[in-house]
Amino acid sequence: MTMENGEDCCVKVAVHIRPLIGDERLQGCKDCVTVVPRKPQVQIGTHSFTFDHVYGSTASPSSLMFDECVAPLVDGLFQGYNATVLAYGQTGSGKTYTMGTGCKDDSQTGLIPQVMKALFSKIETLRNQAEFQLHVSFIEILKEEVRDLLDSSSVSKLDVVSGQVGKMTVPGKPPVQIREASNGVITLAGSTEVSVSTQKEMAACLEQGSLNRATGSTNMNNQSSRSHAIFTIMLEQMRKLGPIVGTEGVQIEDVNEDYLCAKFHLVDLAGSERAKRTGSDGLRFKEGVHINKGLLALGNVISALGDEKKRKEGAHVPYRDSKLTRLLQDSLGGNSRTVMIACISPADINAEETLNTLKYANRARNIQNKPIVNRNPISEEIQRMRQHIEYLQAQLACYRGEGASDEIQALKEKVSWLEATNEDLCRELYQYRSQTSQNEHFDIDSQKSGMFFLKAEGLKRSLHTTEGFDYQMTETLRGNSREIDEEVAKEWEHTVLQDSMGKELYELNRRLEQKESEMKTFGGFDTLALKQHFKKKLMELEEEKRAVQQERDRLLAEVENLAAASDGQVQKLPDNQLQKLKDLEAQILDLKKKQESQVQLLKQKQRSEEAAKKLQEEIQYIKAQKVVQLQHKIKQEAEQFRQWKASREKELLQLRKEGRRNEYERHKLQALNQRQKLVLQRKSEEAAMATKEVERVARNSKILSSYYKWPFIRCSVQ
Ligand SMILES: Nc1ncnc2c1ncn2[C@@H]1O[C@H](COP(=O)(O)OP(=O)(O)OP(=O)(O)O)[C@@H](O)[C@H]1O
Repeated sequence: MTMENGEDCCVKVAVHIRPLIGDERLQGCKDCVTVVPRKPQVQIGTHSFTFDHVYGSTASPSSLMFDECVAPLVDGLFQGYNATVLAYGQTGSGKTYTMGTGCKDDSQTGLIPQVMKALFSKIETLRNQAEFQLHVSFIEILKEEVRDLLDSSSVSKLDVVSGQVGKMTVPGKPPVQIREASNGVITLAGSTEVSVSTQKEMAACLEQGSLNRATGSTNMNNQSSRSHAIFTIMLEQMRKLGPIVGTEGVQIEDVNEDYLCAKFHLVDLAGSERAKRTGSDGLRFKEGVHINKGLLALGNVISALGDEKKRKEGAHVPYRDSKLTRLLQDSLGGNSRTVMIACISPADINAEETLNTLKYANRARNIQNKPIVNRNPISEEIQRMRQHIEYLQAQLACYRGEGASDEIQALKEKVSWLEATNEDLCRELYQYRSQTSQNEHFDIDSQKSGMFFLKAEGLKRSLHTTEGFDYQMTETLRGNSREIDEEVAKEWEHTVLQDSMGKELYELNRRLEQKESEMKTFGGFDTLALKQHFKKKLMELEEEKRAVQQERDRLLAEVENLAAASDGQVQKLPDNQLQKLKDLEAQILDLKKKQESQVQLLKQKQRSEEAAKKLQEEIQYIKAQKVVQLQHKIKQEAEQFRQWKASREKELLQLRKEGRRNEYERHKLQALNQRQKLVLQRKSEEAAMATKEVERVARNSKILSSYYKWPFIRCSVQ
């Protein structure tokens, strides 16, 4: 079973306030719960709570509870959504009464019997559209044990002293197990699922289970439910869908069934109780402990799910803490639309428990469920495909429909406008291309010229930088610079020439096109056919003229014969004959004129042909002579320039090479010069030193010679 995503929806909570019952009245209890008029708001003491609905007491009548809270869930079942109704409250607060799980006659007013009624009436109305299958199961959780209430063999009544009634499991029958399927769906293994086809059969199951349910008398309720009871209705439906019909009216799908299945849990919880108040002991006390444990676990699950902060943090939800919470896993925070009915007693004696119930229920309002449609995977795929086909069909209809005709018309107009624009542009492009191809050589050569010019400029600059090395080099460069100036002039000349020739070529092409279009006007007529037509016409006229002339000749001959036969008869020639003669003369004249005009036309045609021929020749001449010649000239000029440019480039390269060699030589000479200078300096220094030495020696020898001359003086001095 696969599911499709549904929307998040909160658990809905309704409060059902029962009236004060016999015992409470006897005890003189007062009403401690107030309902805010026309609002789903309950006040108890200083506390105020708002719920989705409030029934009973001074609030809405309880009879509305089914229509407002449960009927939408029944409808949802038919759409494949799971549902849960949960009755919660302290013991004796009216849960069993509300749900209708008791086996008394008045329980027929409870929610479960109403669900059954609504279910079967809906099935009846949908019988033609789908096939339905219903199953029910009824279990109770008693002292943390799941018991099958529809299997009478598994439960047997156990009479207990003091009139209390209980049940025990028959040994040998395995207990019902709670299982979680791989897709997270909670199922009960080993529970009886009874197939029912009528409301009566279903009601019998409810009654049988209710009788089997563990009940006992306590101080607070003489028929207190000692277990949590879950009555489950499983609805399976095989919907018959209309065949999918294609746009051409052809049926395109045979498989037209949709399989949906949904569960409806109707839960009557055991009431929370205080041992002191219920006065339970022994077995009842143990039951009470388990009941409270289960309800505590349920409270914890509700707290975890109802606390937004915890939910956002992804806090653990303790579903596994009890069998009850495990079984209600889908109903609380899972795949189900859930309604909780908080049953409360208005008696002031129960005020504390009532307050607790309201707090508990208030928390449950924050639980968010994610109900989803439960569908068979094949059905789901088919459903998806159906939706897709429907969507495509709608789109197709939209394109074909009148609604879109304006849009289509506008689009058609736009397309034709675009096509016309495209044609114009193509024509323009063709013209430009033909011009460009003629000017291509010119452009390329211009570009080349530009490049050469830049190259020459660069070389010129690099050669200028070498200026100042030595005179000889400078002179060479001056010479080169002059040559480069000449080169630039030559390039300029070439550019101007190419430009003028390009213009001339363009002009010629333009004229050519003009002539060709003129030719087209001549060529528009089918000259041969026209000529033949005229010839034929002329021949016809000739034929007619000949016939008329013959007729005239015949008449004239007749006249002559008559004249010859009897003299003076000519005057007496009948008027009609004379008239006929005159008509024939006029006809001949007319034909002659027509013939002449035809001849004129033929001549004119001949002239036109000659003019066209001349034009054609002119075009041929322009094409053959001028255009081709000019193109050839442009090519030739470009080639000459290229060759000249190449030779100049070669020369420049040679010059650059020479320049480099000269520079190298200059550097070599400079280095030699430097070395020689150094040697000279060293030699000069050596010579100076030698001179000084000679002088010093000479001075010493002078002093010595005077010393030997005056020895006395020298001794007295010592
Ligand atoms: N709306 C009501 N109108 C009249 N009487 C009611 C109403 N609700 C409950 N009662 C009566 O109150 C008594 C207790 O009701 P009920 O057994 O449904 O309580 P409970 O919540 O199921 O109790 P427990 O948890 O002990 O099973 C019953 O006698 C029932 O007839």
